[in-house]
Amino acid sequence: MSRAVLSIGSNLGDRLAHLRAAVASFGDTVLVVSGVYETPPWGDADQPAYLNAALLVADPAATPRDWLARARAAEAAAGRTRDPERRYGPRTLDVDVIAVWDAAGEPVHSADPELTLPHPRAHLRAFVLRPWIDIEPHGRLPGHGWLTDLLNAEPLASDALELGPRPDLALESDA
Ligand SMILES: Nc1ncnc2c1ncn2[C@@H]1O[C@H](COP(=O)(O)OP(=O)(O)OP(=O)(O)O)[C@@H](O)[C@H]1O
Ligand SMILES: Nc1nc2c(c(=O)[nH]1)N=C(CO)CN2
Repeated sequence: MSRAVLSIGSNLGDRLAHLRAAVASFGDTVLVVSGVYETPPWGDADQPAYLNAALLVADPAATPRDWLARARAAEAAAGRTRDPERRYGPRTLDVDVIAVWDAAGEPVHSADPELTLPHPRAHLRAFVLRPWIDIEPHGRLPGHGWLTDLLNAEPLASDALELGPRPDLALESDA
C-alpha cells in the first residue's frame, strides 16, 4: 500500500506548532503539504476555531494500518487530550486517514470501525476537502466524486465560504 491523504487539525495550545510537529513526524513520506486554514468548529460549535491542513504521503512499504499507527503516534506526541464525553470536542492534534491507494493506484475500501476507508465523514467536511484541493486540485474522494463538486454542494458551500487560507502561516515538511 503506498499513498494516503491525511487530514490534520488542532484547536488547543500552539495550534501551528502541533501541525508542524505532525508533518515532521511523517518525515520523508510527505510528498505535498496544503496551506493552513482557520476553520469554524464542525460538529460541536462550543470550542475554539481549528487550524487544518492536508498531507499527501507515500511509502511503498506502508499498509493502511501503518498510516493509522503513525497518525496515532503523532497525536500521542502532541499530548492529545480529549473529553470522553464530547465526541467532536477540542484537541491538541487530530490526524485522520482520509483515503489510501494501493500500489496499483486503486483506492482501498474498508468498513472496519478501527480504520474505515475512505474516512466516513470526509465528504461532509469542508475543513478536509478544501485543504485537499490545494494538494490535488483534480482529486476525487473514492466513492463520492470530485473534491470540487463535493465542496461546492450544499450543505458544505456555506461552510466553505468561511474557510480561508492563512498566508501568514505555513507548514514545512522539514520543520
Ligand atoms: N479513517 C480513519 N482515520 C482515523 N481514525 C479512524 C478512521 N476510521 C476509523 N477510525 C477510528 O476512529 C476512532 C476515533 O478516532 P478519533 O478520536 O480521531 O475520532 P474523532 O476525530 O473524534 O472523530 P472523526 O473520526 O469523526 O474525525 C479511532 O479509534 C480510530 O481507530
Ligand atoms: N473545523 C474543524 N472542526 C472539527 C475538527 C477539525 O479538525 N476541524 N475535528 C473534529 C474532531 O473530529 C471536530 N470538529
